[in-house]
Amino acid sequence: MALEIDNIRNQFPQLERKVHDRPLIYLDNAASTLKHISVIEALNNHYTNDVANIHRGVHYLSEHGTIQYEQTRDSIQDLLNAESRCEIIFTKGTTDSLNLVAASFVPHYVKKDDVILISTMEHHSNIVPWQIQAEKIEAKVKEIPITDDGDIDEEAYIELLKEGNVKLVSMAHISNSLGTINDIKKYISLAHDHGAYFCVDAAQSIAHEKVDVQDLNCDFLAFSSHKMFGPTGFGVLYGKEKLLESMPPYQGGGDMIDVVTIEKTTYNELPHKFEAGTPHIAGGIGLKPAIDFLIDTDLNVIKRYEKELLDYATQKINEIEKVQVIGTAKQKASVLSFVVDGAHPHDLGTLLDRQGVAIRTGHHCTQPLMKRFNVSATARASFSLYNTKEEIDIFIKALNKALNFL
Ligand SMILES: Cc1ncc(COP(=O)(O)O)c(CN[C@@H](CS)C(=O)O)c1O
Repeated sequence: MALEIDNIRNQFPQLERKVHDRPLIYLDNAASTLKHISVIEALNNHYTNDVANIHRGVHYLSEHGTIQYEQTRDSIQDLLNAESRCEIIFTKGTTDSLNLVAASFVPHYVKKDDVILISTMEHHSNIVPWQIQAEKIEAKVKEIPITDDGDIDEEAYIELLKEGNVKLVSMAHISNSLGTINDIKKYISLAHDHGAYFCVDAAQSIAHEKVDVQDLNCDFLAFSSHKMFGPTGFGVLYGKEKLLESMPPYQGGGDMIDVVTIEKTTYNELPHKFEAGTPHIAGGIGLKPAIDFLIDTDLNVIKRYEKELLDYATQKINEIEKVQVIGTAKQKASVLSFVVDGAHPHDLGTLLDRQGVAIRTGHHCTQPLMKRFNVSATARASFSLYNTKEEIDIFIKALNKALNFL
C-alpha cells in the first residue's frame, strides 16, 4: 500500500497557505505537526455544540462529552496495544507525563545513592525532571554516552547497568535532534535484566512508527498530541497498571479523589487518580480523529514513506559543500540536523523562512547533545507524511540561495 500524497495533503488545510507570498514548505514537524481537518472539525463542533464539564454532570451534554473524551482513551489503548485502558493517563503533553513519573515514581522507588540513567541525546524534559527529584533524595542522574554517529554507546550502557543501583532508565525512542531510532526493546530488556525500570520518551516516534507497549515491555511511555496531528496542551502517559497502582497521586484536586475529609482523603481508581481537575476536554476529544487518521493511514506505510523522504533529503543536502549532517546513525527517522561552516543556523533559518521554508534552528532543548557535538545549535528539517520530494527540492534550492547570500 502506498500513500496517496495528494489526498493526504488535502486533509491538512494549512498546506494551502502562503508565507511571505511563497507557498508554505513546512519542515518543522518534530516541533509540532500540522492539524488534520478532522481534528479541526472536532474542536469546532465541540466548542459550538457540546461544551460542558465531564465526568461528574448528570445532564446530556456532560454525559455526551464524557463518552467522547473516554473514547479517546480506548483509541489510545488500541494504538499502543495496552493491556488495560486504566494504563492510559491523560496529561498536558510529554513534558507533563515525564514530570508525573519523576514526581510520583522516584520518591517511591528510588533512594539515596540509587541511579537514574538518561542518555546524552535526551530532550530537557527527559533530563530536568529526574534532576529535580534526584536532588531531593540524593540519588544520582548518570549519562549514557552516545557515539559520533549519534547512537547509544551500548557497551557503556551495559557497564553502567552492571555498576548496580540503577532503578530507572529514561530514553527517547527517537532523538528530536539527531533522528536516531534507538533499539529500545533491547535496552528495556537489558534494564529489566539489571533490576531497573524503563521509561520511553515517545514524543518523536508515536506519529512515525508503530509503538506496541506490550511488545516493548516498557514500564512507562510518554507522548504529546500536538506531534501526532492533534491539539496542543494534551498528551499521554502509559504506565503498567501494577506500577501506577503502587504510585501516589501526582496532583491533588477534583476527580482524583474518592472520599475527602479534613483529616484525610482516599483516592479515585486508575486512571483518574492521576487526572486532577477539569482536563483539556477539547484536546482529548480532538485527539481521537488524529488517532483514527494514523491507524487508517497505516504507520508501517508512513515509516517507509518518511524514510524515502529522509534518504532523498540527506542525499541532496550532502551535495552542498560545507554542510555537515549531525546525526548519522544507521537507523534514523525523519529528522535532518545540519550545520554549515561560516553560516549560523539562525541566519539560515531566517533566510529560508523568507523563501517560505519553515525549519527549526537552535539547540532543540538538547543542550548536552549540542555540547557533545561541539556546536551551539543546528538547523533542523523534520518531515511528515504530507511532505514531498518536490518540497525537499524547494528546500535545497532555498538553502543554496541562502548560502550564496551569507
Ligand atoms: C524527544 C522529545 N521529548 C519531549 C519533548 C517535549 O514535548 P512537549 O510537547 O513540549 O511536552 C519534545 C519536544 N521537542 C520539540 C520542542 S523543543 C522539538 O522541536 O524538538 C521532544 O522532541
